Amino acid sequence: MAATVLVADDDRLQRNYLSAVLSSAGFTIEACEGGAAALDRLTRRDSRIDICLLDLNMPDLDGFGVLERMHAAGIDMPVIVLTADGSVKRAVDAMRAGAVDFLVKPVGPERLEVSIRNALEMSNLTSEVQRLTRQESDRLGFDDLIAASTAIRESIALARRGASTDIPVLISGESGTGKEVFARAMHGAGPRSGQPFVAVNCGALPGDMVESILFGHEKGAFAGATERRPGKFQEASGGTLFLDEVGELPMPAQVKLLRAIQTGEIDPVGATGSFRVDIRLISTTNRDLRAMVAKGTFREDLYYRLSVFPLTLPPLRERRADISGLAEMFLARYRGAAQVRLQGFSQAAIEAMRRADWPGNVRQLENVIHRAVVLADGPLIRPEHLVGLDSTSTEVTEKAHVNGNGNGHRMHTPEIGVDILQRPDGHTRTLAEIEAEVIRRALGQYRGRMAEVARRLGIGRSTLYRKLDDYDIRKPGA
Ligand SMILES: Nc1ncnc2c1ncn2[C@@H]1O[C@H](COP(=O)(O)OP(=O)(O)OP(=O)(O)O)[C@@H](O)[C@H]1O
Repeated sequence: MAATVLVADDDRLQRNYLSAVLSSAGFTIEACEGGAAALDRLTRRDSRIDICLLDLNMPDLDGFGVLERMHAAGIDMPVIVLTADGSVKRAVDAMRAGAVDFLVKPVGPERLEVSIRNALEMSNLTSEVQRLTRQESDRLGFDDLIAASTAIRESIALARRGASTDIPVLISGESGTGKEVFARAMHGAGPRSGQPFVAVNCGALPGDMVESILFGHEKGAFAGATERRPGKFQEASGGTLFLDEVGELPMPAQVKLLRAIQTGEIDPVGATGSFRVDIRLISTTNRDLRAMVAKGTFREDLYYRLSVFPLTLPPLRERRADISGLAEMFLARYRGAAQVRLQGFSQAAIEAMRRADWPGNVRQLENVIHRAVVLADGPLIRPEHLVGLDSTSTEVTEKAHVNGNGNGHRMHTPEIGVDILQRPDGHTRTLAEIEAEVIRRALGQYRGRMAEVARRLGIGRSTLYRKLDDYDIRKPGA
């Protein structure tokens, strides 16, 4: 998706020049004649501006004034300033006021494009780091979610209302729709923000350990209980207990969970008394819990206790407007420092993603982008790098493939039919197997040119040779 640049300059010729250069570099441009108009544009609720190019000398409100007011209004966006005066003092002042770069007019097209791309890159990485940091400190909020579609915005509006209380929430939705990230955002937006968010995957609890994991145990309570252990309820005290896939809980644990919710107390295995716990409960399910209640495999009373505030997340195919934003976010997450040359997606790739059905929802999109980052061999992710989309999108892939270079020749692509992340039996490959496979492909792709292979893999040549030995990969020509 093309980034949108706001160009603010009172000089019409400059505005036209900057707009022309940036449009031909693939950006979307919005231009305005002065500082006040720029500020007005930036503070509009529907603002889609990604970066601002600001002239420092404007008669109504100068660049410093705009930067100051942006700061006061909490608008956090990369700003590059332009000035005819190249004094060091002015540059320092601009950076102090919050600009990320300083350009002296007349500025050449290349310098301009590189400056904008670097600033966007930094900003993407910074927001991804901030998002992950908030997630780590249990403060992830709704503003960290990608929400372009009406469907997801409605879910967020509902979730915000539920976030401010301790009401038990049940989030339903297909696998990978974002149930956990919603639960984290509800926790982060509520009064328990910053307190523990303790996740329990109910589908992965070993049958005989469910109770001790949830409620804890005393020393000697059973063979192997060599010391006293607090359970997840106690760990979550003061915060939120997140019961993922709650429909998978076995019946005996359902009974104990119900009791804990009803009384606000837990009985650790082997303990003589009960403990009071103060937790908020958020549960998720991708199964039809009502149908399970009807079949007698899930307790009805527990179902009503858990689902006081029900929330259903729509599948990705019903909110396609979110796809490109999510794809950009995952690109920033997985690109890393070694892939800074990877700039974005080709138009055909975006179309392929928009058409796909995404049965695995956002998680599938995340995996597809992760692989594409490994497979991409140029500045853009193209349809042929999007391994694992359904048939509708493959049609787009084929068309784009043949038309891509305009002369009908097939471009070189890695062997995309083989999923390098999975063995033929469907199990995940080990990291060593994946690394060896990536090296083999790079050797083929760069025809054994070791310096190029090492550079593309982001490692030194001696490391590459060591890995060839470790994985017993034959050097080309050896
Ligand atoms: N709206 C969103 N904005 C940003 N990231 C999202 C959004 N929705 C989902 N994600 C990301 O997609 C991935 C899958 O989401 P999540 O784990 O929350 O899904 P889930 O429904 O809990 O999956 P499962 O059913 O498999 O447990 C995660 O990396 C999550 O951060």
